[in-house]
Amino acid sequence: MLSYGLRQSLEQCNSLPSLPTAVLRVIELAKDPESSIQQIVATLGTDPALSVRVLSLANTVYFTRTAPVEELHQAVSRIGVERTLSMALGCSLISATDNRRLPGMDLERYWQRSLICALSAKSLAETLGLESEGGALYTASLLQDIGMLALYALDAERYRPLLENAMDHGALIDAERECYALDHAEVGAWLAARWNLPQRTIEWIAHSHAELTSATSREAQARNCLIASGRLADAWLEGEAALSVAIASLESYFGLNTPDMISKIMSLQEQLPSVAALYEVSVPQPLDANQLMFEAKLLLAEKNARLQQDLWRQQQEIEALRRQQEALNHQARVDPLTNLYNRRYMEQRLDSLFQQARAHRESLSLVFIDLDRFKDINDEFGHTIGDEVLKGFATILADMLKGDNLAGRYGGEEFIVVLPEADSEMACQRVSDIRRQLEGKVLAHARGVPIRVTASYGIASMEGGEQFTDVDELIETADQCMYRSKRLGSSRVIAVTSPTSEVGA
Ligand SMILES: Nc1nc2c(ncn2[C@@H]2O[C@H](COP(=O)(O)OP(=O)(O)OP(=O)(O)O)[C@@H](O)[C@H]2O)c(=O)[nH]1
Repeated sequence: MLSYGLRQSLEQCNSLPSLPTAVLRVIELAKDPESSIQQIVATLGTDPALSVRVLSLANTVYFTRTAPVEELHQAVSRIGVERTLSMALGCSLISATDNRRLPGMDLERYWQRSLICALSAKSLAETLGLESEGGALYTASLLQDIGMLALYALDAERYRPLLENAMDHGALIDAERECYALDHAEVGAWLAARWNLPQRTIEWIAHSHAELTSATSREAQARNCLIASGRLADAWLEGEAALSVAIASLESYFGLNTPDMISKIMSLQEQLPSVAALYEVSVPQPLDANQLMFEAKLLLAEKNARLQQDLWRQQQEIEALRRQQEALNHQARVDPLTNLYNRRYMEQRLDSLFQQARAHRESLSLVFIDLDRFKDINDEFGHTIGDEVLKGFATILADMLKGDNLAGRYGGEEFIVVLPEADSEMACQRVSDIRRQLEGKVLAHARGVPIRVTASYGIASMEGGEQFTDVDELIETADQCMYRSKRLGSSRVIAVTSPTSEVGA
């Protein structure tokens, strides 16, 4: 929104770009559905220079399908009211700035940019099937930067350094916003409104610096044509490398691939000299199609390389996450001191193995093991030696139990072993192996004393998937067996095959 102060200053400024009375009248007539071509022709006829230009436009290769026209009436009929109006507006503004030197402002480049914008916006509109908006878009794009001329006229002293220091159009817009809290699109829209241009043209000019949108309404797409035209024109005047970047950023909005975009730009370049001649604007440095294609390919190769790199980085990240997850899973399952499974995991596994054994009528044995008089070792030699002993016993269990057998630390100096498919006899055999190993092994040395321990064992075996109704009953039974064996003295084993029956000690 223009501030009150700025609006006042603009209204009072007498050096703003202005239009001849004939053109202002043509604007009026073009907006009025009741007006006739005769009225427009009569109005144009009052401005001989303009009449000549309109005739010339009608006789360019783009409009000459039959014989050249000699009458203004024929010319306007041939090129249409919209085109006549944009011609009148463009030529009047260009000739108004013709003899003026605006230090800091490259007017030649300014008008080249405007013409490229106009041609590009119309061509992009045709690509999107917006032919009926093409003429109006041409006009709005041609005039989209008139706000720059107005700001210059209003405030040359402050505006000139902004122009001189801005590296590109985007930087100029930023500088304008910083300096005036608005940019030249808003000032341009104000000027267009003052000239009484159609509301749509005013709005398009106001939105010329907006972001491109992926919305698909006709209006959103028309605005995209105008916004994109400015970006294309800037890049066009910069050269092939910049243009290839702009093309890549615009393609998806217009459903065009790079070669299509390039051929569109090349065909615009062919039209440019005759249009520029009509407006008496010099032609910019021509673009080289091969160079443009080369730059586009280079950009694509860089993009692919970047994508490859991103992909590789993502794969690394996924791998790191996987390893992290694995480490967390390990931590969640394993007792850190002994590296055996922890109680929670053992109970989970036991539960599922128990259900499985019952369902398939298979055997399953559970062994509870408690080291004997372990507290004495802690008290005598300290916790570190106690830890050594726990680790030593864990190693024996881990070494002896392979395959489906599972060993875990149940808590403190208590361990459990799950033996799938093992009946009582097999479990007793396994336990007797463990007991022999344990008793024959020095688990730690303290102050030159070799430390050995014994353990008490309780075995509960479910044979043929029966006897125990649930896993808690099996655990409870094995635990009780272990306590009973401990009460009998050290290094004892008690095994049962049901919650009550005792088979051996
Ligand atoms: N070093 C060490 N000691 C532990 C750890 N966890 C528990 N303990 C100790 O283990 C000892 C267990 O003592 P008790 O429950 O009396 O068992 P005990 O001395 O083996 O006696 P019985 O089981 O009756 O043979 C306590 O001193 C606990 O502090 C551990 O991770 N490291």
